[in-house]
Amino acid sequence: MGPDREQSAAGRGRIDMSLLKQCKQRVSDVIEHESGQLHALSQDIWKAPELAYQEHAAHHLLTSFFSSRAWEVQAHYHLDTAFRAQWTSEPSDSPRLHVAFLCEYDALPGLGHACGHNLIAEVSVAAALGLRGALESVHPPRQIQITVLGTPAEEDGGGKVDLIKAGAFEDMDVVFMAHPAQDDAAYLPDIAVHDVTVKYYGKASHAAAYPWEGINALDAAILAYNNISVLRQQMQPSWRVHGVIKHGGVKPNIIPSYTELEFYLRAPSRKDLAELQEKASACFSAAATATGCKVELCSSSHDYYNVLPNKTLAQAYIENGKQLGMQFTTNDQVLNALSGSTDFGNVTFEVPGIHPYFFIGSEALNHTEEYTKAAGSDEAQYYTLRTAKSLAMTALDVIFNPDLLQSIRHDWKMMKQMEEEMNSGIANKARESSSGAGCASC
Ligand SMILES: NCCCC[C@H](NC(=O)CCCN)C(=O)O
Repeated sequence: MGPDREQSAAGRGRIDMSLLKQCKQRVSDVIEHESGQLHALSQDIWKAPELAYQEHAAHHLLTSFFSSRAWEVQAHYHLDTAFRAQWTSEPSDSPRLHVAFLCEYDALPGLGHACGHNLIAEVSVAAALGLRGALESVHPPRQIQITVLGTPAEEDGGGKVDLIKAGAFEDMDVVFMAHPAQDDAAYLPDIAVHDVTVKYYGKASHAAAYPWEGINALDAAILAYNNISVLRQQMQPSWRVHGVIKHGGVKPNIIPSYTELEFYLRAPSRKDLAELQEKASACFSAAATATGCKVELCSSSHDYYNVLPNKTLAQAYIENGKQLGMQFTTNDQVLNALSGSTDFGNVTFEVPGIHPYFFIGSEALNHTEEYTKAAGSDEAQYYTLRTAKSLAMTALDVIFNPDLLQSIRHDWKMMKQMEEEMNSGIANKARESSSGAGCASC
């Protein structure tokens, strides 16, 4: 057997290596050919940043882009600013394989596209165009469905969780997306997160004339913040808690009768997150007891789960990326550092997927003004399109090599089983510690 026709490991089928190579080249050619349009699309999203669930302009731009290229588009797909664009190759005897590329396009308050979600959208659009172009140029070994799923509200809310609940991922085999960062890495740990809004209710009074008549809700907020800071000393190094005061009172001479804080609690597993939630709740309640305030804890409706790694998909992505000149970081500090949280974590509990990180030509850090600038720079384009090519080429590997798909599914089942064993029994505990639920105002 020549190098152009390799038998797959289990011997079930042959991979036509020269056809696969030809398809990968076609991916690159199509993406290069579309580079001007792709850049314009991501610039348009970048110039008009929109917050979670309000991404109307981005939704319009993306759905129009796909409609004009003869994709089957479902606008407002379960959510006002979600969409689904689909293309399916010719029917064949073998069962259909469904791959999906996920777009994000929400921005951050006050900072614009400081997390580069305009580039996430561009990567997935480019990868989908490249893959379709490649598959249209050959007879793929089986029928392929490509879906581009527009998933709103990653920075706040969790549009992917809404879409999971609506069944959007049910018929997918493998999902792909990539996130801008400072390095190329096939996997960086994204951890589970729980959002909680803490409300303290006190009693207003003249702060000079009869302060003893008041109940100070700002004192409760400050104590809560400090209780959490003290807790932080004894927390696991991989846990994170951070918060802001959203309402701190209105005037120095009025004892604040109402304050509100928002905290993110994070841990590498849902089991740890439940433990952290219990400890944080105790901090919030203690501040109420000390000040005589009433407290209300309002949990957001969607926790994000940790992202499950898939080593087979990661390896395939690395091999393609290296061919394209990516230099994957080998720095353990980067590889083991926590990179935040994403609702893609929940997706990895539904279907195998990959969420690699990519360099965009800048040392700037996410969630800063400098990163906003970098995400809109011309320089980011080369890296963004290279990432798209690597994702589409990885999808081609999955399509052409049935053993790879088996191995991806095996990895996924093993990871999921491990997680489910670890997390068993936490459901009730977590529910109890977010017992602020029942706050009618949230
Ligand atoms: N409900 C809290 C959501 C926070 C999401 C946000 N995501 C990102 O920054 C994307 C980067 C993922 N590594 C976060 O603060 O982590």
